[in-house]
Amino acid sequence: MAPIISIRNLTKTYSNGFQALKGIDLDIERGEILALLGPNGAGKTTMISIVCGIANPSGGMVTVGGHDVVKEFRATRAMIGLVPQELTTDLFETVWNTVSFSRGLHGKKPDPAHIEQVLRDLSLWDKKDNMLRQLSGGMKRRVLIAKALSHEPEILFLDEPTAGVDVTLRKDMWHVVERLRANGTTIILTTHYIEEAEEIADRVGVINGGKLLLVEDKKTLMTKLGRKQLILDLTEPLDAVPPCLDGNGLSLGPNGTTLIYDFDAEHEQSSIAVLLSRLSAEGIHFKDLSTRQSSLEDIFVSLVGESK
Ligand SMILES: Nc1ncnc2c1ncn2[C@@H]1O[C@H](COP(=O)(O)OP(=O)(O)OP(=O)(O)O)[C@@H](O)[C@H]1O
Repeated sequence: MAPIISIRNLTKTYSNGFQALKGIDLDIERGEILALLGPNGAGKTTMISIVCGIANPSGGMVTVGGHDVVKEFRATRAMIGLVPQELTTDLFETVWNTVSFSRGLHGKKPDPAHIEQVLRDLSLWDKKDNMLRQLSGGMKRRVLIAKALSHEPEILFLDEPTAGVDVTLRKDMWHVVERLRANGTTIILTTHYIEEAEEIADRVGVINGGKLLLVEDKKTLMTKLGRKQLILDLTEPLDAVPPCLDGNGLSLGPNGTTLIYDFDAEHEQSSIAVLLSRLSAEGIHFKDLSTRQSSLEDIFVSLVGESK
């Protein structure tokens, strides 16, 4: 099936001459959850703004559902719901009116049943008559999502949906995202929380300095780039890694009481068996062993570090 969003050689240079995007190529499949990770100023919001038709590209092409985001702005905008970082609507308006009004802005006929469903899904139903200023920060964030869903978009962009919210609310948001995915909505989220990408994304894209460093299936990424460590608690401390074992990803922990073996996750079985038999042949014994897998965070930090 054709991708729902197709981005080709996208560039953006702001009027002050700053090049925020330097040739992005990306296809987003229908129904997937893509997490875009990147440090502050990487270009995530710029890219989203162009796809959503809020900012103009300087070069390249973006299509949404086969329509050009510049030439066919109305068609593409109707397919997209955008959850911005901050609420900018009138705080004296009620939740119900705010969300209903958003639907109208997208040129859709009123549909109270749909608005009710959205508010119920986001646990906002009992707040429908409250003014926005009477809501907690977390509730306001839910209103942002409700507004973005008011016109039944096929694609939802979430720009740092959980920045600054507590753990409970973050988990609630993840559930909302899961429900939307089950309905076939395509979801693109930007986040600084790697835990968030690890938890809910199907694919992860890493942006830095206006370039897409990689985009990969999350599981593949973790296997390909993920490192594992085997940590052995030695019965007798060592002064140094025995020369015959040197250069094989082995290092000593503090005080020489642990032997640490770095290995790649794809070849773990064979290499651990070899190591353990060599240790035994060398008369090196251990009383305990544990493993540690590098997280998406480790992978992200090393990728962004390398690209500098
Ligand atoms: N209107 C503008 N004029 C000039 N430069 C801009 C403008 N908007 C953004 N930039 C610059 O473009 C770069 C990318 O910004 P962008 O907001 O896309 O990053 P981001 O990845 O979303 O960052 P954050 O995680 O901090 O939201 C930054 O260096 C920013 O300062």
